[in-house]
Amino acid sequence: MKDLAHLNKYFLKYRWRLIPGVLFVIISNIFIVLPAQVVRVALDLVMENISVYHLFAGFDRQNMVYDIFGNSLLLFGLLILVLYLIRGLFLFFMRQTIILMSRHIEYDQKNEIYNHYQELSLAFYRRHNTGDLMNRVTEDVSRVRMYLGPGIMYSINTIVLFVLVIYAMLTVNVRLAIFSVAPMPILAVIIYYVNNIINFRSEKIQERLSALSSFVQENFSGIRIMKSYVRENHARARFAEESDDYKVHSMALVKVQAAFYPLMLFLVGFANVVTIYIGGVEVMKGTITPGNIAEFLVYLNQLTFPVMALGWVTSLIQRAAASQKRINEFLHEKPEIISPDVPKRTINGLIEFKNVSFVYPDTGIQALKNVTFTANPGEMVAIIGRTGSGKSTIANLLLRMYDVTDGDVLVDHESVKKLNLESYRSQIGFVPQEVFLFSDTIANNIAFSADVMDMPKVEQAAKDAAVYGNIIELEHGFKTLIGERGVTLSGGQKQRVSIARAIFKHPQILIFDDCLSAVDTRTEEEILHNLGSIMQGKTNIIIAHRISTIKNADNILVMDNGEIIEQGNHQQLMQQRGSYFELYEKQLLEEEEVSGS
Ligand SMILES: Nc1ncnc2c1ncn2[C@@H]1O[C@H](COP(=O)(O)OP(=O)(O)OP(=O)(O)O)[C@@H](O)[C@H]1O
Repeated sequence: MKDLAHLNKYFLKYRWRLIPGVLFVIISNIFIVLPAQVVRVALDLVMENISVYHLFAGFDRQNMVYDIFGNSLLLFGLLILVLYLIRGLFLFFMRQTIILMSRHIEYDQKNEIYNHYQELSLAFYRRHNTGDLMNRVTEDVSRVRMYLGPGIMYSINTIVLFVLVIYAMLTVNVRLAIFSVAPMPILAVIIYYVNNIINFRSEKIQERLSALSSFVQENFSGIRIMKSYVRENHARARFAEESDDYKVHSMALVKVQAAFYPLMLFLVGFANVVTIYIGGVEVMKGTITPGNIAEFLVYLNQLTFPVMALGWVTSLIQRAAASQKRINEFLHEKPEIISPDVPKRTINGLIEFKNVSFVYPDTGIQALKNVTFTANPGEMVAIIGRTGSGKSTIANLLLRMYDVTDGDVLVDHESVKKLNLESYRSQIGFVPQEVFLFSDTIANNIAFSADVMDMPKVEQAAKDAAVYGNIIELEHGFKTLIGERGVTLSGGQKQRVSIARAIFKHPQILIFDDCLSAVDTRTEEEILHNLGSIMQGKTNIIIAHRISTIKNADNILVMDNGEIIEQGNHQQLMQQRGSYFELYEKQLLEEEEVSGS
């Protein structure tokens, strides 16, 4: 429960909603007790007047008594109506303050979590799956909201009503009060347990539903594979199986719900019968009036919902506490990469890796061993090597997605740890290995780093990335919407849009992580040629698998198993006749085979 203490700061922030809210709850409850007392007076009056009416049997006065009696009853009726209207008004105010406060806090908390997410490093995102991250910001926050709004509102309501009603009952007749209220705790406990069963089963249904939808989603995304491997029947059978599972769980929930309401009605009815019976006995003893029985029945029926709410609220608070615990886990997670509080500055792009070793924190894989190299502004440094040899890791460390385990990464002779991270990253253009484009227009994807759209700049970036021609051929040109995975574009086109996005920034350092793999050699040459003029005086890091991509680089690092095994320009490396030379020969042979066939 202590996890919910995290929310106290919000109560403080919204105290001017909470305090009036509590007052409105109290006032609205007073208007529950008052009508019950009016009912008692009215009923007692009825009893008295009936006797008076019979007393005047056969006299003219009887009609007069009848009229007075009728009018006063009408007045009582109107009074009750007015009292309930006032109660309704305060109920409205109560919801307008407390429920509104819960919505404000929900909004604040969502932003708090999202902002914190933004600060967390890549390692954190590796440790947690996207679904988990999303659930905490949506589902868990909603559950906490239920505590902040209905949870608090109904708790206060129940407490206030109980105090008022029980006090009113006790002043009338202690014995009747005890017997009337006795079934209430049983009702609360039953509701609590049944509610837990309902929650448990609902969660199971939710799980089945998300399993079903991810199954469908995956099947539709992979529909090409599905059809080409002729697995439709198999998928159909799996879908039926998943659906059946969902149905079975849903039915289990319906069963509990079906039994729940009759049981509630039975208990409430039972409490009414007890009140009438005990009340009747007391009337015969002369300790109370028949009006008191009516008054008690009104109290009892007004208590029913709050008592039911008590059981419901208890399980609601438990769920909120569990959700807040999950949220707190993330909120207490410290960002591993923290920017020092230093002013922003423009970098020149002199990169130095000094004896850098790196072990990935989660897997314990040593990705780099003692890597040392320099990239000067105006140079193109290429990195080549087998898969898994540590090339992308160099890019990750350069972007300070992770901090080195040993050694240091320097930019302009200063450790990257000492640079203002936001300013530093904003001067790097990075094209990742796996293209990711947002579900937005092509123009917005290219201008992703800018706050204001600059169309001529977008077009120029597209030209430099050799994708302009492809874009203007599309019906909506730069306004073409692309899906999360850029469905309307080919693999090579997507890569080039991703390159344009990096070029658009006019970065001081440009990192290409194997992003020319889906582009033909002629286009590749065009892009590299364009880079020559765009990146003049700036630093290029190009990770590639094809020697043709990098043979003009000023410095080529050949990586193997996390180490730089050879280093130099194309001529130097060819003369060494080592791994690079072997790779070159192999690729040349492959090319000849392809062109010969
Ligand atoms: N985020 C990560 N967490 C843990 N281990 C990782 C992570 N990324 C890479 N590795 C591991 O680090 C090693 C180096 O990976 P890296 O991605 O740097 O290789 P690469 O040379 O870029 O490979 P490729 O050419 O296939 O992209 C590999 O063994 C890989 O399994």
